[in-house]
Amino acid sequence: MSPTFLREQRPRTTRPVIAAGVLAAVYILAPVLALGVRVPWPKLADTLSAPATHDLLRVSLSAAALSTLLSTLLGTCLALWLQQLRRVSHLVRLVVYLPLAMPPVVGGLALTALLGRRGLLGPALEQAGLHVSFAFPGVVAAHLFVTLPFVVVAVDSALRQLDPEVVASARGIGLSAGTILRRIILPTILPAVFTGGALAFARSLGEFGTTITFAGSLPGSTRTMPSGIYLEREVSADNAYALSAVLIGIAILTLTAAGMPLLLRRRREQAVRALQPMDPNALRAATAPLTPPHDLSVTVGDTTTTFRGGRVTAVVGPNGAGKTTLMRFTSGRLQGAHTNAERVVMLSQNPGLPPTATVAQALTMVTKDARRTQELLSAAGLQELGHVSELSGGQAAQVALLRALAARPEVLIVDEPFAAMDVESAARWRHLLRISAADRTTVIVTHSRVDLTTLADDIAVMEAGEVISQGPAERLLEQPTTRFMAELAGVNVLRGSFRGDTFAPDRNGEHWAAFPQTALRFDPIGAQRATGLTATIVADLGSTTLVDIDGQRVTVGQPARTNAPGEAVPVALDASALTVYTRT
Ligand SMILES: Nc1ncnc2c1ncn2[C@@H]1O[C@H](COP(=O)(O)OP(=O)(O)OP(=O)(O)O)[C@@H](O)[C@H]1O
Repeated sequence: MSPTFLREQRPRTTRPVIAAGVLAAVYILAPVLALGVRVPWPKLADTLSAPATHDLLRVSLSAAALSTLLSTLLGTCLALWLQQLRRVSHLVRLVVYLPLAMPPVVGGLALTALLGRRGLLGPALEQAGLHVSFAFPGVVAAHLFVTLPFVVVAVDSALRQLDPEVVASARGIGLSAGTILRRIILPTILPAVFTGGALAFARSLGEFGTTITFAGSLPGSTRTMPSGIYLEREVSADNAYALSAVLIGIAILTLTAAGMPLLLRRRREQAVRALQPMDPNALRAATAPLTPPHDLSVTVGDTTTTFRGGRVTAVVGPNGAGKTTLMRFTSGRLQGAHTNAERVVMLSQNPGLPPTATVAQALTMVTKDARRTQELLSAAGLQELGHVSELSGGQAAQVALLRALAARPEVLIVDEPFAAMDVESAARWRHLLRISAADRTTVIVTHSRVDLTTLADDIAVMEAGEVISQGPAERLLEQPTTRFMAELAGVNVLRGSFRGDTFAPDRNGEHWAAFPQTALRFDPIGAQRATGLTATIVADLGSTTLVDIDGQRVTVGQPARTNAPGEAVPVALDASALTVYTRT
């Protein structure tokens, strides 16, 4: 398929909602248009060239420019700081929004109380030679006070939309706080910073109440366009309308300029990009850690779990067993655990790639070397991939795994890394992790039997937040120690109870018996009498047969022969092959 522009289907809404929305837009536009009708357009040039207008424009534009610069810088920092706060952040947000809710005149009085000549800090400022109230700095101070919330609201909401995993994974692969800020966070929130800045500038141009209360209206130094317009109303309504038109014109220009990057943004052509073959040996060499592997111990509370160095440990367990949580403790993402490892890289189920970067840029953040990035991409067969935002789920999973490996981790923790990959890609990456197992300590959270049989050296089984059983994969697959493990290993599991020494299937029994498919066989009448078991044929699976015993599905390790579904047949269960668990 050739490159194309892909368009998302827009969400549709109901007609009453659209009608109300149009009414709201008209309500904003109508007064502006009405003002346009009243403006004496032929006199506009005279008004613009008048020295008094120049003074008003100079004070307004310079105060707006200075306060916008300060509020954009300080507001962005404040929004970034808010992300670090926990519960207190709600309180700080309330404080930040206060100027929006405060009557402007009260804002002016508050500034007077703080920075006025007889205010709390005023005398100290005067002594330092800084005249704030009733001087130009007072105009900037008033504008800063009212415009800060606009920047904070815009940047804060953009930051809250940033996927936390993007930052967590960047930290996990060893990027410093400064690099994460410069290379990942700022590019992502830049449009919001522009929007916040533009809103602040526009609001600053229109600011009146706080400024006149705190800085007064001294011609040429503190008289801004809005106070000039207000005073001009008393003298000449035409002049007031003309000045208003100028002010609105500047505001429209500002907001248009802020929206330009979005309007002019080039849409990226998207195309189907094929993956190339992987060179696993080259990739192994390029991602091998610089130090030999060692055992990894993690202590949470009074429980210590150890993962063998140079081995792959598969962590398994039912949903909610605490696998991801243990991995987050181990990688240091959750506080409160002690581990002996330093270069731990954890890749969660979410790829967490920086959304504004290309695949090569995302990788170079780790390698810090464009040439090495290209080598890694070629060895992984991912060199055709373009921008992160265009990746499919499986491609993103592969790039994320490559990025995690590019950090040459001593300990690699991966949470279901192949879940989004196609069978062939998963096999390639599984092979890579297998051949590089001796280089590092690898821990993989998985629900896949293929991972257990082809990748894992060890298996750790988790239940209710704890590792309840751990050992070599081969042994645990042959002799599962829990019912969950038995089911995962593909071993038959039957619930039942004991009659004397004999296990009898029973849906309400207090035991579970696990046994290989070969331990259950279709049997002649004589043996059936001995075991007393009857199975109902459910489905012929080719070399095996799915049957129902006392309402429980199990597999017989033989073909169904001529028996039709629904037919009851005698079966024999080899008692010596049973592993019995008490019900949990
Ligand atoms: N050690 C623990 N202490 C406190 N809470 C825990 C602990 N382990 C797990 N939990 C709680 O259990 C929830 C589920 O845990 P977790 O996401 O780690 O399960 P999981 O085994 O990874 O599940 P899944 O297979 O569905 O991904 C967590 O959100 C957490 O609240």
